[in-house]
Amino acid sequence: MTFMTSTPLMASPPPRPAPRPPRLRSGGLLPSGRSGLRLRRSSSQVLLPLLTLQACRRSVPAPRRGLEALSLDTKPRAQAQEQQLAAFRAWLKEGNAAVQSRGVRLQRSPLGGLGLFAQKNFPQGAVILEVPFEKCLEVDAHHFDLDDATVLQPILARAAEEYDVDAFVEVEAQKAVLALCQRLLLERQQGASSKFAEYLAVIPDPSELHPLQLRWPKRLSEQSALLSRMHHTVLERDNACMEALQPFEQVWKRRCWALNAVWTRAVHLVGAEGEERLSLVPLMDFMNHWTPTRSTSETWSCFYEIASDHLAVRAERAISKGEELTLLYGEFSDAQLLCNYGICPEMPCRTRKACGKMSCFRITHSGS
Ligand SMILES: C[S@@+](CC[C@H](N)C(=O)[O-])C[C@H]1O[C@@H](n2cnc3c(N)ncnc32)[C@H](O)[C@@H]1O
Repeated sequence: MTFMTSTPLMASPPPRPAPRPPRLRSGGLLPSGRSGLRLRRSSSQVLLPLLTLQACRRSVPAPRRGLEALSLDTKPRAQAQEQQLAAFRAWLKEGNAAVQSRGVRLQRSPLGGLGLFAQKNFPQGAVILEVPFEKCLEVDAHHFDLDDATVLQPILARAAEEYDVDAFVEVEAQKAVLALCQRLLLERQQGASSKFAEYLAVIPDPSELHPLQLRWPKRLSEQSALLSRMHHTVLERDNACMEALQPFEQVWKRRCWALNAVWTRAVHLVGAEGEERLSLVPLMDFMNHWTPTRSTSETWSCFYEIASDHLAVRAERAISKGEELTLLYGEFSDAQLLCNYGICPEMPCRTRKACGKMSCFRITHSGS
């Protein structure tokens, strides 16, 4: 997640409103790599058991009714098919661990892909979503057993030397990313019999601008030596991850899908006792990053917090009907947003395609 404009977008974050409600502590937002991991402790002591390869290989039950049509082979590039979205909505409500959502709608976002929108007004502090951990795809973020901790270490160390950012430095976080990718790939390999099939079917491929997806226009990488190095490091990091994932999935495109999903959608959660997990939280992971613009002083609209058995999304401020629900993924520079999330905040042509025009990529070095 890295990219930028000529002024640091998050240099002076808007004042945070609202005292938070007492029961839960707030979380920042967190998709993607280590830099997004801004989880807060909560009262939760519940950690899912460490997921191992064996544990993930459940016996394969018969496909559930209505799932035959789901295709996990080809992911929709920009937006899930309507049929898949309908199945996903039904899945969210299924079983004892149903997702509680009050007045939100998943629809196409002007920011790109899908986003969550308010269907009614929400007062500040209102609970908007509650996603039970049972509905989440998670791994323990601390103690999982991956033999090769050495693969990423040199890359991370070099990145730490070159950039004053923490996005690449935590090997433990990287290990958890790979563990969650494995989990995702194993679920996907189960096809329609996976408990998460409807969810997997709506997780998109990397966006047009994501480094995994795109050969950057030469002029873009040449524009800034720092950006170029950052891009290079992200590619190196991701290539190492892709290699580490090869034993679990031979198809490059699927590994790429899983890696992008985890980097850009997973949240790192820290419980009350310091226990950590990396989690893909369905529905919440459709919330887009709030990107400051020069035309509005509006802040992001939501934050999340951990309860004992679910993750809750609350209104950071009053939200109007029709507004897109947004999170602050982190106080990232444009360069970080671009390299890590494929988000280019300043893109006047709004095509979301890498046209390569300098006006579309006013990248700067400043972080925030
Ligand atoms: C957690 S997902 C959000 C949901 C996503 N839009 C979708 O359709 O699945 C994060 C990804 O959404 C896109 N995204 C999030 N915030 C964005 C923004 N402010 N502008 C453009 N794209 C954004 C980027 O592709 C990013 O990697």
